[in-house]
Amino acid sequence: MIRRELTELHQILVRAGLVVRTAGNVSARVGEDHFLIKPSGLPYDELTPDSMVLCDLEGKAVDGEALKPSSDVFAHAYVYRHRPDVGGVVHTHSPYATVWAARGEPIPCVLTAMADEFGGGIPIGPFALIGGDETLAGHRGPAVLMRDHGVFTIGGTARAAVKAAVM
Ligand SMILES: O=C(CO)[C@@H](O)[C@@H](O)COP(=O)(O)O
Repeated sequence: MIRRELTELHQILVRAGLVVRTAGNVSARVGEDHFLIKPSGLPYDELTPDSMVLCDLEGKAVDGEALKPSSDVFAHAYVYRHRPDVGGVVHTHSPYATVWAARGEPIPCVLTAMADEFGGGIPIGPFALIGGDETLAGHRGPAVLMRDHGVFTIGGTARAAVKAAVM
């Protein structure tokens, strides 16, 4: 069930114009010690429930997984280790939000929809190389910009995190 839902959630990012080719990814917590995430390098139109990769909270694929987890797996794992309340993490290259990330500026809360969804503006964290997690440290809101890169959102479920990414 969760594999199917995670596959469908990835298609929502495509329909919303937030990702292209293989960029971006969605993950969902599974039990206390694992999460499922998009495989690395697989285009969205080739994603299937079975292609989702089961990982431990260090971001390591469990034995027997055929595909490599997304290159952002360590950022997702960081969130799941530090935020037991989080059930889903999303990373996108939203064209609009990524402009702010490229400018190194937070997105001010200038729309009621932002106040509703995010409770305020969207902060920006430092650039982190793949595997780094500095950007996400210390943020409590549902969304954060990674400078010069893109967007990360979180939610109690993967569906909630995707909603934050779309909003
Ligand atoms: O933004 C990045 C890398 O900078 C990733 O989201 C993107 O390349 C997707 O990589 P994966 O195919 O998930 O390994």
